[in-house]
Amino acid sequence: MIVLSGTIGAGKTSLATFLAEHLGSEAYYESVDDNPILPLFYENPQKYGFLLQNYFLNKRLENIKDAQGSHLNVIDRSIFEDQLLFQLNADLDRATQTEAAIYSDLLHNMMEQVNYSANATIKTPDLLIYVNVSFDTMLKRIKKRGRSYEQVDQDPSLYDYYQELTRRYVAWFDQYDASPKLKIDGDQLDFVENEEDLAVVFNLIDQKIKELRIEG
Ligand SMILES: Nc1ncnc2c1ncn2[C@@H]1O[C@H](COP(=O)(O)OP(=O)(O)OP(=O)(O)O)[C@@H](O)[C@H]1O
Repeated sequence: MIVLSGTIGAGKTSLATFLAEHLGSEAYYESVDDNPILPLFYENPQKYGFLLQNYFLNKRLENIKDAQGSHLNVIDRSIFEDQLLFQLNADLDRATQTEAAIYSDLLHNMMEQVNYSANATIKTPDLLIYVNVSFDTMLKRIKKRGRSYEQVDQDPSLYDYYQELTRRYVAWFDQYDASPKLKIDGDQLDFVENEEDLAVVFNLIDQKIKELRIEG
């Protein structure tokens, strides 16, 4: 199981599709556009933050269970990042610390269950790929993609939220040790718009897969 990670607009969903096709495996997605809670959360994070986390937790567990069939299956976002996002929300008073603590306990409890389940042939990810983009790139992508509820023009407080999120991602990736990991420079390598860049990214990932002897 290969899991992608990275901030909003890093290109995880596109990379999941390209990579699964390249590897001849399956991609598993978090569906953003039909998420009924996301627009409500952006409108009122205090009210909907905890519900949103539970929604994502459920979806990510579903993805993990589905993707466990092959070491080369790709999930478009790791479950580990949700805690980073929710803790940030709690630290910015967009959720309470109690909610963050309950969520964290639930996540760990569920992950233990995933690890100990007799059906789980693949327990932890074989590889985490982190697409690192700068704050500037993130803002440009959010604007270009145009999901209304994510726009800083409509809610200027999102600027600080996004900036702090970018900062925390860097620290999060540095301390991540649940599996082998690979960092892709998403500022330099625009694998969505440029085929040569995509080839470079495939090459980096292929080398890592070979080095780790990951097989389907
Ligand atoms: N745990 C979470 N807590 C709060 N918001 C979240 C969480 N996970 C995702 N989101 C929100 O969901 C939306 C989708 O985020 P995500 O980064 O998963 O996909 P994306 O923006 O389509 O990324 P990419 O372009 O890399 O595919 C964003 O608005 C993000 O802020």
